[in-house]
Amino acid sequence: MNIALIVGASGTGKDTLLRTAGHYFASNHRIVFLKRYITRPPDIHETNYFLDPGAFEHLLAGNFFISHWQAHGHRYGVARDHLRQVPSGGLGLVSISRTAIADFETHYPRAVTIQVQADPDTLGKRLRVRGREEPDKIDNRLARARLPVAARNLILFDNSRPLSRTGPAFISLLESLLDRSAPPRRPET
Ligand SMILES: Nc1ncnc2c1ncn2[C@@H]1O[C@H](COP(=O)(O)OP(=O)(O)OP(=O)(O)O)[C@@H](O)[C@H]1O
Repeated sequence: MNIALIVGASGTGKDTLLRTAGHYFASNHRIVFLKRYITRPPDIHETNYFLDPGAFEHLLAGNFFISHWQAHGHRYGVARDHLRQVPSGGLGLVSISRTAIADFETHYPRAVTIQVQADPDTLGKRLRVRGREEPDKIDNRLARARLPVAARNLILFDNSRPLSRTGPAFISLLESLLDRSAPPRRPET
């Protein structure tokens, strides 16, 4: 099995691309969309596990997470056990912070990191339309979007074009990664 780590600045479209791929691969059991544990109130648009900070601490102390990080004032973690659900020859997919990449690479040296990007004008427009952050925070986000990511196997994915174009491209990328994690075929006898 292999794992694809999805990273990228806020608003570049990670959740949107994962949702699109999730619909497409819904009946493909070789691809597993890993849920994260998050200490924030549930969001109906997301399929994560939401828990209070005390419960998160408890799990952390029990070595439950393969990796954990903090973002936007909340804690995030990925369960070790969930990675074991990815079948041999399959691909696990999870959206993480760039600070967590090394944790996964330690356990999965072939892990691939997909950095989702969007050009600054497009990203600024999308963040303003989404309206989740204060306008002055948007400039910070745009600056962070240009920071380089340190990863062993890095793939840059440009999500600047409309989803009707980038969605199929993202699906093709995942299909090629799935092909690469398939066990080699036995020669016919
Ligand atoms: N290719 C696209 N074309 C048009 N709009 C898009 C595209 N991708 C994402 N969007 C829109 O951009 C906004 C941000 O996308 P999304 O929430 O998926 O980003 P994100 O990277 O997951 O952000 P965060 O890290 O803050 O959760 C959303 O309103 C989404 O609908």
